[in-house]
Amino acid sequence: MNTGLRRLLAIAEKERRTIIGLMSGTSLDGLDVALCEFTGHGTQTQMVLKQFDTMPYSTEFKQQVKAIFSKREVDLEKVCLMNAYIGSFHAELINACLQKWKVAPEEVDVIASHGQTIYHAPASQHQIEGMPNATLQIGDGDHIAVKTGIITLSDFRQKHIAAGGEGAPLAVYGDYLLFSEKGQNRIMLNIGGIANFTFLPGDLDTTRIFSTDVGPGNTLMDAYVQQRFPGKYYDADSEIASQGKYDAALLAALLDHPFFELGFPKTTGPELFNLAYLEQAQQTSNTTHLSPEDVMATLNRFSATAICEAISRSTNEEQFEIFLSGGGMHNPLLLQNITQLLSGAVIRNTAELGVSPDAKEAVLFATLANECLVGEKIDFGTGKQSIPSVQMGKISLP
Ligand SMILES: Nc1ncnc2c1ncn2[C@@H]1O[C@H](COP(=O)(O)OP(=O)(O)OP(=O)(O)O)[C@@H](O)[C@H]1O
Ligand SMILES: CC(=O)N[C@H]1[C@@H]2OC[C@@H](O2)[C@@H](O)[C@@H]1O[C@H](C)C(=O)O
Repeated sequence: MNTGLRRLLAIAEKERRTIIGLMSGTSLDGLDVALCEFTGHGTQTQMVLKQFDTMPYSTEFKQQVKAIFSKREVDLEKVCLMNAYIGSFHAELINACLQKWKVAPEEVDVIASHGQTIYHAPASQHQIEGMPNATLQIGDGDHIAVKTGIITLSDFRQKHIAAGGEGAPLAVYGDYLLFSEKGQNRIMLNIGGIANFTFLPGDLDTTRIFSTDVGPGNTLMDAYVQQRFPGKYYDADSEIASQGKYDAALLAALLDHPFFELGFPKTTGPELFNLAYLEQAQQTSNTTHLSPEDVMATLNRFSATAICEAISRSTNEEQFEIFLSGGGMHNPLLLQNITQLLSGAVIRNTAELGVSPDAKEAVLFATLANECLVGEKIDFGTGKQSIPSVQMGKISLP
């Protein structure tokens, strides 16, 4: 038998598996690298986060990705080059983490790589008749496997689409396996570039679980800061937005889009929520004169409002607790807006559940890899197209 396959089978039979989860999100801040140890699978999964680092991207790398990111027309040669380049580059960053953590590659069973999303096109967004839901993540897993010497699982989203989903949010699988708690309704709210949440009912009825994107988290705020405040990449500690006041007319125009009328679940990305979206809202609401600080305050309120309306709509007045994750939880004004709009809600973060909120998405991909290797298909109930019963990930042998 192929020795790589033999190794894979041995890993699947181990009692304890060491898996590195990787996430490179839409904010392009860096590569999240989580070293996780798993025992069990499915609802018996036990995960301990051993190490976590975000390896920051250089400005030059961000520019290279941005050139082919969330645009309908790009240079296809650049896409081709970046697919291989990102794979190799991520491998270098993993090797650097392993050195820093003093962990030998042989101690790691597999790597679980999300790759870099460069385009997300659910049918509800592209509206091209006869064309399916589609999404594209690049940074090929073969490059990671060969350059680290570690078996790599990657490209998790395609199976989800093949089985009827939109390729996202995949958080629901990890949220259910790691954070479901009998007797407590939980909302796992991740505020990354895009905000999404999973509802985990306290009665553990899997047919009631769902997960959806709700709209922008940081993506529009980041894009505006980068355009108007050269040298800044995001509104650190809401310094800019706190100096302004939100504008009701612009807020209403931002919220006036069919995306917000769509039922749950739904997915989106910077393909929709970008500077052109903001400019159009400013035109229709006659607010092009607003100061950048007021625009930032309004964008902050916009993200909070979209998040809170989606949560309120989906919880039917049930009691629930919110567990935050993602970079947006470090934005004080955003949290203040959310707390105000969801008055009375208990807001915590996933550190209280044993997973650093910055690491949660990288841990998710490690969890998906663990399921792919040893799990059964998790069944969320029949007819649930948005959470198909699948195991995800393609396997690259070094
Ligand atoms: N101190 C801070 N103050 C304000 N905002 C912050 C702070 N720290 C992080 N952020 C925001 O968090 C963003 C990064 O979040 P995160 O890493 O969760 O996004 P992502 O994983 O790339 O996105 P996605 O989950 O949509 O793919 C930054 O771009 C910034 O907008
Ligand atoms: C296509 C894509 O990369 N989507 C991301 C993005 O970032 C947040 C939100 O939009 C989410 O739906 C998804 O990532 C997380 C990890 C998910 O699939 O749950």
